[in-house]
Amino acid sequence: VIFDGYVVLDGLLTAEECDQLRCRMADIVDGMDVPEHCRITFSTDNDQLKDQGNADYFLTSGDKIRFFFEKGVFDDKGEFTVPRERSLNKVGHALHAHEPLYKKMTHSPQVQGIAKKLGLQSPVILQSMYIFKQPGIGGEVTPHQDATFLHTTPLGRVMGLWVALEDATEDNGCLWFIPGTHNSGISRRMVRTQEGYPLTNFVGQEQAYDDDKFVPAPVKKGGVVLIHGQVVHRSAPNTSDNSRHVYTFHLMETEETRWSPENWLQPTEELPFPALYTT
Ligand SMILES: O=C(O)CCC(=O)C(=O)O
Ligand SMILES: [Fe+2]
Repeated sequence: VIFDGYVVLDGLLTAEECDQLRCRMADIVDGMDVPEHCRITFSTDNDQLKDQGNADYFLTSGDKIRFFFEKGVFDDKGEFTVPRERSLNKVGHALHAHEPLYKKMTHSPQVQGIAKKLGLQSPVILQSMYIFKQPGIGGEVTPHQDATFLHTTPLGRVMGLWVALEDATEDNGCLWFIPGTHNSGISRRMVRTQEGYPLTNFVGQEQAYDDDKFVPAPVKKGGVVLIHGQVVHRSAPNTSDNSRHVYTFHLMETEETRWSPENWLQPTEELPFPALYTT
C-alpha cells in the first residue's frame, strides 16, 4: 500500500528507452493532422461551435490517438502562432493500444512487476497520455484527484504511473502532492450529462488547498511516480527553457470493482480496457 499516496521510483526506463519514446512521439507530431475544430477561425458566432467541437473530440478520444493543444497557439485565422511541435499540451488517450513502442513499455515486465508487488490481481489499462509541458508555455495543472475523472466503486482501485522521459524538476513543472490526501474521499466527479452540451459536468467542487501543503516530487529521466487515484496533486506552469515530457497511464484493479458508467472514458468495442498482465 502506498504510504503518502505517491511514490517516486528511479530507473524504470533507461535513457535510451526514454529517447526512443520521445523520437516516436516527434514522428507522430510530424504526421499530425491538425483537428478541424482547432482550425475554426475566431468570431463570437463560432465560439460555441468550437467549444462543442472540442467537447466531441475529447469525449471520443478514449480509444484513439488525439491531439490537445496549449491555449493561444492558434491565431484568428487558425494558423499556428508557435512551431507545431511546441503547440501541444498532450496526446491521448490510447497510445498504449495503438503505438507498439508505447504498448511494449506499458506492458513491460518492470511495470507488471510493480503492479504485482502492489498486489494488483487483474489490472487493466484505462488510458494513456503523453504530456509535453512545453518550455515557456506549458500551462499549470490545477489541484485535482485522478478519481475525479476515473471514478470507481469502491474508490482506491485506480493508480497512475507517470514516467519521466526527461528530468522533471521544480523549474520545468514537476508534480506536487499533498501527502496523505488519498485517504479522505473525493471532492468532485466529472460525469457525462444525459444529453446535449456540455457533454460533461462536475458534481461537487474541488476544495481550496493550502499552497504550502504541497510537496514537490522531482524525478530523474527514466523514473516513475506512482500516483494513488485519490491523492491531491498539481503541477506548475513551465516557465523554464526546458520541456518536461512524460508518458503517463492509469491502471485499475478490476477485482470487485465497478467502473462508473458516468465516467467520460468508457471501454469501446474497438478497445475494451486491456489487461496489464499480457504482452
Ligand atoms: O503532468 C502533469 O503535469 C499532470 C499529470 C497528472 O495530473 C496525471 O498524470 O495524473
Ligand atoms: Fe492527475
